[in-house]
Amino acid sequence: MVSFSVLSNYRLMGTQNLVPNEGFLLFNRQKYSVQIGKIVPLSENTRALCASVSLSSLGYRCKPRLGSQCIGRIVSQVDRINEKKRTHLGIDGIPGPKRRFSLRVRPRLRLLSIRLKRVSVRAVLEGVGAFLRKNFRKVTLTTSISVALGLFYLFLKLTSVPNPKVVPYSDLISNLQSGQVSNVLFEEGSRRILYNIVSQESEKSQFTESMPSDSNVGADVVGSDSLKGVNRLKRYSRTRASMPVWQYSTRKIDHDENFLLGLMREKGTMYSSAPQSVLLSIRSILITVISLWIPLTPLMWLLYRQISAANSPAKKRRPSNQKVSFDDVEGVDAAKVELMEIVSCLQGSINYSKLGAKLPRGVLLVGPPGTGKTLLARAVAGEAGVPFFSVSASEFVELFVGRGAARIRDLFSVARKYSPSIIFIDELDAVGGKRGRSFNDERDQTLNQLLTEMDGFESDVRVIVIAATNRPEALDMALCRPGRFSRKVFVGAPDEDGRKKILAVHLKGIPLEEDPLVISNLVALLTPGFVGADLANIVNEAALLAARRGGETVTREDVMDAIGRAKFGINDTQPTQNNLTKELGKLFPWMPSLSRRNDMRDDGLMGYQTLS
Ligand SMILES: Nc1ncnc2c1ncn2[C@@H]1O[C@H](COP(=O)(O)OP(=O)(O)OP(=O)(O)O)[C@@H](O)[C@H]1O
Repeated sequence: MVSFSVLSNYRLMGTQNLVPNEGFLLFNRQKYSVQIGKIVPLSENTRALCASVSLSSLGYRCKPRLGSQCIGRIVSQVDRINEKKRTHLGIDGIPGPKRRFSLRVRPRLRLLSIRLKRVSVRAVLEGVGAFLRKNFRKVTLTTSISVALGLFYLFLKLTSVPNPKVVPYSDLISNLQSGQVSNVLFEEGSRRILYNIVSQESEKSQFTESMPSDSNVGADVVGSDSLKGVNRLKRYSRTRASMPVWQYSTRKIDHDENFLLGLMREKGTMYSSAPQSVLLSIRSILITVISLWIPLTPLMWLLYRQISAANSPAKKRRPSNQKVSFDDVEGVDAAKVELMEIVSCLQGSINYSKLGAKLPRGVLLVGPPGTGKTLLARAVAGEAGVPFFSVSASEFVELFVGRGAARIRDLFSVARKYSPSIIFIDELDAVGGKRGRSFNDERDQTLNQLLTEMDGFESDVRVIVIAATNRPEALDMALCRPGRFSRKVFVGAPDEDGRKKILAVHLKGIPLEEDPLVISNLVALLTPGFVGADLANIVNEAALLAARRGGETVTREDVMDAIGRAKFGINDTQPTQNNLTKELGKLFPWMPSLSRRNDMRDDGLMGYQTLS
């Protein structure tokens, strides 16, 4: 008997299926198979997979029991030991021979040289050029930010002076009292007091005295001892640069000025006041500005995105390439005929200009929700083969005054660019409502812009605006006048024949158990008042129910269930006696015994109590 174990990185669920010491995994009534990590129902596909990956093909001796099948990696203990030996992992903790670790540099280098040979400098340069052209704005922005930061850093470096040592105020007083302070400076506009002590001053003066004057230095350089002179000059300038102008700094204490001044006068200390140096002031202003900008930048960026035209539809909008034809829209024949005429005009098959006619600028689709208005508009675009810009009017409702109008302007300018084209505005009432009814200035401005844009088409610009609304009565009169949405097309709920046709469209891709014609006739009969969206939903629900059942085809029962769900909603709760009693309890709260007594009765009848 060969014993098997499952590798530790495989987690098994349902271990009752695992027979210990038997050597292989057994499957419960052939219902489950083991896959890596889980037990799954044995579908047809899995069966095929099991058959193809048998244990014997993995090289292990295993006798499947009762036709059970397994996949996944199952390793025999014996083979595992051999494997361990082979892979030098050792048995029972005894280390095997060490595997030589190598970077394998040579093959890598060879590969690199082969790849480098393939690379041509010209191609790389072209690639870089294309990248720069494509990302010109980004590259410019990044470069200018980097340059600005670099310049700022340089400025900080150049203007930096060695800082004086910060000492407590008491040090200044004690130094003054001991007569060590040579001179004091009060910085204007700040609380800083800078001072030097006598030893420092004397050192500096000694050093300066030891240095040749400018003219002497020149003479030295010109003379024979020039090298020496240059070195001394260098040393002098280096020492001066590192030497702080002021040796100590401290902060002024309030209300102690009189004492401080008195002490300085008494000791004969030199004191003065001076404004902060210009460079230092600029430096501190820049540091403040930058430290403020760092947290503000993300906020400003968000604001910029909201306000700027970078977020406008014109930049983002691309014509939709979704192909819908008039064959996909059924049950709205009158609307289809009207719109087909527009398609013919756009395609140029009707020469309307010959008779002095103009292309209608706007078509308003009016009708209840879900009757296929959007679908019709898409079909117009699909049939005409022109770019289709679909927007929802609510996209124009903006927080900032003027933004909605800007979006309308952008949309129309892009549509003109792609002319002949179609703009579809869904739920037009969101922006096309009557003006002056509220104080919403932004909405009025947006509508005004829409009116202007629709007026502004020249006759040779073939852009048609199709709009849809469920509430035509809410629209502003100016929108519906001839020249704008002059053509109104009513898209109503389909009749029985229409419903059959719509169902036929949606049942096309569904595997039905019965003849689709029979099903569509049945559903159409049972769904008076249903619109296209409802019928599409019924078909989808039926398919989902069939999938839930695990069926291969959609049956009549699935369709009937789906109709029930569409008509009455999903409701599992049956009116049981308990529920009824609870409801009665709610209705008659003054009868507390009612529910208890009713609960106790087991004849299935409701027991009512009278007040008497
Ligand atoms: N006449 C129809 N023929 C075929 N399918 C339809 C029809 N009407 C509606 N449908 C289906 O219903 C879905 C929704 O329809 P659509 O969005 O066109 O309705 P709508 O009238 O624009 O609704 P709303 O007014 O709420 O925007 C469509 O994608 C389509 O699947």
